[in-house]
Amino acid sequence: MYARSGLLSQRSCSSHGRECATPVLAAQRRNNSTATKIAVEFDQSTGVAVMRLQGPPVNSLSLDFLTELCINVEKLEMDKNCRGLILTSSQPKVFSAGLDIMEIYGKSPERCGEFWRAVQEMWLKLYGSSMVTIAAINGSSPAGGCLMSMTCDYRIMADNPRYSIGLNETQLGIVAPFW
Ligand SMILES: CC/C=C\CC(=O)SCCNC(=O)CCNC(=O)[C@H](O)C(C)(C)COP(=O)(O)OP(=O)(O)OC[C@H]1O[C@@H](n2cnc3c(N)ncnc32)[C@H](O)[C@@H]1OP(=O)(O)O
Repeated sequence: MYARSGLLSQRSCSSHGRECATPVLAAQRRNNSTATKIAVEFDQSTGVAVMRLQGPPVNSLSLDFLTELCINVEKLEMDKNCRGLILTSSQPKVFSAGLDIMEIYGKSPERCGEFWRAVQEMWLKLYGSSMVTIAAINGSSPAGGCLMSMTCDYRIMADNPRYSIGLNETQLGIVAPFW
């Protein structure tokens, strides 16, 4: 959700605290959460917006997450007063865990296609943005998280040896499809 000023959305974790039978079920329930995953704070006086990723537990990039992110970038892009965008995380210790594995696990080719298009749209939107984009990487940022930060103009990462970043997806047997 995006508006011109103020912290626009507060999230609540819908899945934590519930009994979940299996990790897959837990992840699916998390993924179906309708809570807002992106919060945008726009400071009119500086022309800089801060976009906080708040998809618990690790800001994995689901279709919903990517769609919401793209809509918010698009809205800021259309606001001529917005010149800069800082992308950061509200989750402790993690910037983004990369693509949500559950989006490509056991899904139909059509659904996978839709998902990969959303991935592509995300990085094209950030890479092609006319705003100055900065990733403030305040936690680990593997694979798709690294990709997302690489498409920003600048990256600043918290100096903590526990935080890792890099393109590890081939170790999982994931190869990006042809665009
Ligand atoms: C062009 C192609 C580009 C990209 C391809 C990809 O992005 S593939 C995805 C690659 N991602 C990874 O390999 C990340 C794996 N995750 C981690 O390394 C750690 O989870 C992380 C991010 C360092 C956080 O560690 P932490 O100890 O804080 O959390 P934990 O590992 O216990 O994870 C908490 C729950 O989140 C689930 N989870 C983690 N990553 C993902 C993911 N990518 N997709 C979906 N779910 C993810 C994890 O299973 C835990 O779930 P739970 O039900 O609580 O057990």
